[in-house]
Amino acid sequence: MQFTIQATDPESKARTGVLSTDHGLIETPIFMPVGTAGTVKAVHQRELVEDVRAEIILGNTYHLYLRPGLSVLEKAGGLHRFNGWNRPILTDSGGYQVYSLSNTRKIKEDGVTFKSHIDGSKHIFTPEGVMDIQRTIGADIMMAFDECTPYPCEYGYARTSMEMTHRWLTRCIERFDSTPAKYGYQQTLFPIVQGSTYKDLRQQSAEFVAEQQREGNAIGGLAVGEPAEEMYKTIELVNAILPSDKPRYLMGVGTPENILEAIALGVDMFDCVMPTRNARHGVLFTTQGIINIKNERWKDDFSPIDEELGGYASTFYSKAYLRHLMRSEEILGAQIASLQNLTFYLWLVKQARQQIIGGNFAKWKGAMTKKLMQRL
Ligand SMILES: O=c1[nH]cnc2cc3nc(NCc4cccs4)[nH]c3cc12
Repeated sequence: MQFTIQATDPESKARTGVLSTDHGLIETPIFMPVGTAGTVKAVHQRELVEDVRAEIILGNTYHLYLRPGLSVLEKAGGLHRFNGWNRPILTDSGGYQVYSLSNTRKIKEDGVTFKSHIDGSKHIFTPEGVMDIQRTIGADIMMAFDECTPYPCEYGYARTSMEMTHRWLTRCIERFDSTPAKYGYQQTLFPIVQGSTYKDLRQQSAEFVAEQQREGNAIGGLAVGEPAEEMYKTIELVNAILPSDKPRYLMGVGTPENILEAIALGVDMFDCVMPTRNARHGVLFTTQGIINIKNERWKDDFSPIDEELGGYASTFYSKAYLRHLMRSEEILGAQIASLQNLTFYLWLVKQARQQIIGGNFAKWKGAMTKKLMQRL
C-alpha cells in the first residue's frame, strides 16, 4: 500500500495525500462512513458512491464475526463480494466493540472472552484470532487487536493496559506476516497507539508503534469521554513521534470541529458513528450549522435541507418534509438524514483538502468551525 503526500499547509501540520490500495485510491484527509454490520445503516451502495462520494468504508470485526459469520463471508469471497462495495474497506479489530457492547467481557493475557450481545453465546478474541477473522472479511486495512483504555483511569491501569496492547500487537504482526490474503488482493495491518492521556505513556506507545514500521498508524484510546483539549494535546504529542510519511488514523473521531482540529494536527483518516447515529435521531450537520429537524421551528420551512451542500437528498427534499418523516418515524426519514450527514462529512474533508492545497487551511478552519458548529 502506497501513501504519497501532495500538499502541506504552511501554518499547521495539515497535509493532503493519496493512499493507494488494491481496491482503489483514497484522497486524504478522508472520512470513513461506519458500516458496522457490512452496511452503512440506511444508505444504498449507489448513494455512497454517487451522493456521499465515500472512498472507503469501515466494517466492524465483532459484528461481522457474530453475524453473518465467517462461513458466509468466506463462501461469498469476502465482504467486498458480499455487500457489493468494490472500493477500500477498513475493519476495526473488535476490541473496542467488545469493550463497548458486551458487558460480560474478561480481559486476559491470551485475549478477551465475551458473550455475544445477540444470543449470549461465549466467544474469545485473541490477537491471532482477529487477524484470521480480518483475513476472512478481506478488509484492505486491518486493525491490530488492542485494548481501548477506558477514560478516566489510574496511571497504573493505563500503563498495564498499554503494555498488554503492545504484547498483543507483536502477536498480531507475527500472525499477519505469516498468513496470506485469501482473495487475491493485498491487505495491510495498522497498529494502534494507546496510553490514555498520560504524556509519558503516549510517548512510549507512539515510539513502540513507530518502531514496527507498518504502512499506516492509528491513534486509539481517544473519543472516549476525555475533554477535547486533552484529545488535541495527545494527538499533537503522538503525531510528533509517528512517521510523517505514513497515514495517521484517529479512531472514532468525531464532530466537524474535532476533525478540522485533528487535520491541523496532522491526522489523515477519520471514522465516527456520529453522522449516521445523529441522523437517526434527527440531528443534521449542514453547511449552515447544526439542525435538530424535529424542532417545531422547521414545521413549515419548505426550503431544501441544505441547498449549499448540493447532495441529492439535501436539495430534493425540504426541511418541513424531513421533519414530518422523522416525527412519523418513517424509514425514509432515516435514509434522507443519513445521506445528508454523510454527504456533509465527506464535503467537509474535501473542503479541508482544497484549503490545504490552496495554502490557507489554518485561516479557513477557524471561521468554518464557528459556522458549522452553530445550532440553528
Ligand atoms: O482505541 C481504540 N481502538 C480500537 N477502536 C476504537 C474505536 C473508537 N471509537 C471511539 N469513539 C467513538 C465514539 C463513540 C461515541 C461517539 S464517537 N474511540 C475509539 C477508540 C478505539
